Amino acid sequence: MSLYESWLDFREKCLTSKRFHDFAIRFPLTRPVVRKRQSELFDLVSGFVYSQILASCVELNIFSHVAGKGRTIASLAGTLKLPEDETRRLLDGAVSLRLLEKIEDRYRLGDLGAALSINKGVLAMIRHHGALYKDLTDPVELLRGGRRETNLSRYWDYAMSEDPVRSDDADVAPYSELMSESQIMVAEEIAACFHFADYETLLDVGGGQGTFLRTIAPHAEHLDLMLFDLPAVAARAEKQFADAGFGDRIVCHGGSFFDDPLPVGADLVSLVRIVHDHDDEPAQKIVQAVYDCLPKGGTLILCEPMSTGGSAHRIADAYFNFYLYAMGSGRPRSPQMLTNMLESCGFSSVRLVPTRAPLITSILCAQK
Ligand SMILES: CC(C)=CCC/C(C)=C/CC/C(C)=C/C=C/C(C)=C/C=C/C=C(C)/C=C/C=C(C)/C=C/C=C(C)/C=C/CC(C)(C)O
Ligand SMILES: C[S@@+](CC[C@H](N)C(=O)[O-])C[C@H]1O[C@@H](n2cnc3c(N)ncnc32)[C@H](O)[C@@H]1O
Repeated sequence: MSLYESWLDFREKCLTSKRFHDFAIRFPLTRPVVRKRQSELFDLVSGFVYSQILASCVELNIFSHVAGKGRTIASLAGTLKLPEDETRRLLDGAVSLRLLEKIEDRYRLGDLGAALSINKGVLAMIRHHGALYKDLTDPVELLRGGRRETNLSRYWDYAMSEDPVRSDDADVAPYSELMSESQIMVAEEIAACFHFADYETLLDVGGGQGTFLRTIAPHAEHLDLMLFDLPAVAARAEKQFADAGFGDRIVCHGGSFFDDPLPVGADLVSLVRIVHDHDDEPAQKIVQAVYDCLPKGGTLILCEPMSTGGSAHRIADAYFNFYLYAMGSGRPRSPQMLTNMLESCGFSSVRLVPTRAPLITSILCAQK
């Protein structure tokens, strides 16, 4: 047995021994560690309750109501149309989670609530979590039952249908709007971390309503921009570009990345939150289609939350693992899994571009 394995055995023996627990909470030097572990474990135990307090604050628009000078219980209870005692329970819960702060008799934005209150993408995701949490009501049953129809799969069933290119605007609108709202923070992260200066034309594959390209456009005024998505989604993007005054700078193409060749002419292609939506075989097909449309020397940037360890570990391995399973398709992948996928299509020089917030996105860059 290696020294490391002996250490693992010893650690597990201690951590599963009631006598060790009794000692560690009594001994002043280990007591702070025990308290920290208690608190971390309690966060896992009560995470659902925390999420529901958060969801209530978002649904009741509490962050807007208290912004500025804060509000008293009596005044908020009137606005929320809730009895005072129930209002106090919710607000005190939110204070304990640092969503709010209580200064004398007024509830104000807490540090986490303040950061959240300006992030429309995360607010939209919190509202959307109602559908995810319904699917996760019985998680073991979900895992045992295999892939099946769920609230989330119904939400984006247009993309999973037999013939997704036939979807119309009503089919694609709710999902495209949600993606657009949550894409702003992703697009800003990519704009800040990737250098677009060396490229002439960027094609965003699965570009949705075009939020990524609209965000990039002012950062890279020299770039010609192209978008590819299902016809009904590309039509929405085209309208949004025209409304934003970018109509002559961006060309939109409708089609399916599984059945239609991607438009040629770009020396840089982006796949933003696309590959993790798909199981290995279709994901490989998409990457291959990108390889085929690029000229020799062309570049792909693949941007999505990845399983990289560190601070982004939980968003990939806990959150997206379950989100995508409930959605019925796809998985989060590590940079190594994605590198293998890219290299097996012919891409080379695959490298991770450091991002400021890996929780929002990682970026893999590859050369044809
Ligand atoms: C001011 C003083 C005195 C001191 C300051 C100290 C200081 C520097 C404080 C920092 C304050 C600050 C700037 C905080 C900023 C916080 C931020 C930016 C927080 C951001 C949080 C982002 C979160 C929680 C993101 C969540 C994202 C989610 C849930 C995304 C879900 C996406 C989904 C489901 C996408 C689905 C797409 C599909 C279908 C899988 O393809
Ligand atoms: C998760 S969204 C990502 C959108 C955007 N890149 C973002 O980050 O917000 C997936 C996108 O892929 C598009 N899509 C799904 N199936 C497609 C297909 N077969 N061909 C082309 N686009 C497709 C969807 O319409 C949607 O816009």
